[in-house]
Amino acid sequence: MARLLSAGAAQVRVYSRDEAKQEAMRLRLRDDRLRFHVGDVRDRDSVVRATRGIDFVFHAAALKQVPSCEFFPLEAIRTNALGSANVVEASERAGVAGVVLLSTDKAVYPVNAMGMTKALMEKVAYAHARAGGTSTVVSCVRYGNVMYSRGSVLPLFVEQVRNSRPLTVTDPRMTRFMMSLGDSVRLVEHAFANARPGDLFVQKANACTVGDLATAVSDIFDVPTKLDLLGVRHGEKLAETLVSREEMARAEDRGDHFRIPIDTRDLNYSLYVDEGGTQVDGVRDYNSDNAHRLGVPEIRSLLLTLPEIRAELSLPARAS
Ligand SMILES: O=c1ccn([C@@H]2O[C@H](COP(=O)(O)OP(=O)(O)O[C@H]3O[C@H](CO)[C@@H](O)[C@H](O)[C@H]3O)[C@@H](O)[C@H]2O)c(=O)[nH]1
Repeated sequence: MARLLSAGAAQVRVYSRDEAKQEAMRLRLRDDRLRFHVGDVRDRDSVVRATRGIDFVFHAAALKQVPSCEFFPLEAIRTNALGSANVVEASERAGVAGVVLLSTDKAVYPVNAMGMTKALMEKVAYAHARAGGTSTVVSCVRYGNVMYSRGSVLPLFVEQVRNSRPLTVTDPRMTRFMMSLGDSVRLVEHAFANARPGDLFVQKANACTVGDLATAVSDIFDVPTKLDLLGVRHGEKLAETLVSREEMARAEDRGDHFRIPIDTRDLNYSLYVDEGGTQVDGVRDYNSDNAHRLGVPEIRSLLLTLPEIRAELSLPARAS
């Protein structure tokens, strides 16, 4: 947010359900160009009002906790799928130039309701892009776990170490992509500047096992690693996939990310049968088991770059 304001945005509108968080942000940033709208993406009229006169929309509103979406899948459908459709439609109606929707690796070969509804959100975006007839460019960005994000495992491990408790590990072999908040923000900025309708941008990332992550956290706080093994939670996978085989077959490798252009085939069945789809034989998906695997020393170094960890260890902040 601070970055957008310092880049000279005339106005930044925050649309969310949580008035307390909005107030905290207002007090922290104190900038007249920041405007707050309380609302829920499920409420179409309210989204329409919030998008009027806006140039760019970044859509991150979601139910994103895997276990809660497993127990309340219909709520996930309402927010993640139908709410996203409201955002795209309202943006098109308001003549917004670009909409970027935030997706997750859990949307690829999904096994849980959170991932399934995020996959549907992506499909809604691609269907709008394919339909055309609008000047609004709709695109998606997809990435793995953002380190130290709210409610994620890293702040939990730090709190457990701080309180001399064993680290609760689901399955030490489980792998996850690890990326920084900075990388995720840069990908969104890239999408706003470069997307063509229906593009999907996927951030490349290193991966690690949860067991090594727990060891690295214990190491940097200089305590022996003590684990409390919980077992795999509802709806969890041992590894995540950022790009499916089918997408890999048409992905463009852009160095630090992949661009996956929209599949433009239409519903003309004979055309589909005659020409067939893209060959996926011999193409591998991009997942947290075959991505570069960080070892404990590398994870330790990475953790020491995180502002939250530096603050916990009373280390000086790094220049950004
Ligand atoms: O007490 C715990 C909690 C979690 N884990 C493991 O740590 C890893 C990361 O867990 P967590 O930080 O809860 O993230 P995910 O469940 O992987 O999901 C997060 O990362 C996704 C991207 O993959 C986002 O889309 C989700 O919104 C976000 O919650 C997983 O392997 C968990 O099994 C533990 O070992 N112990």
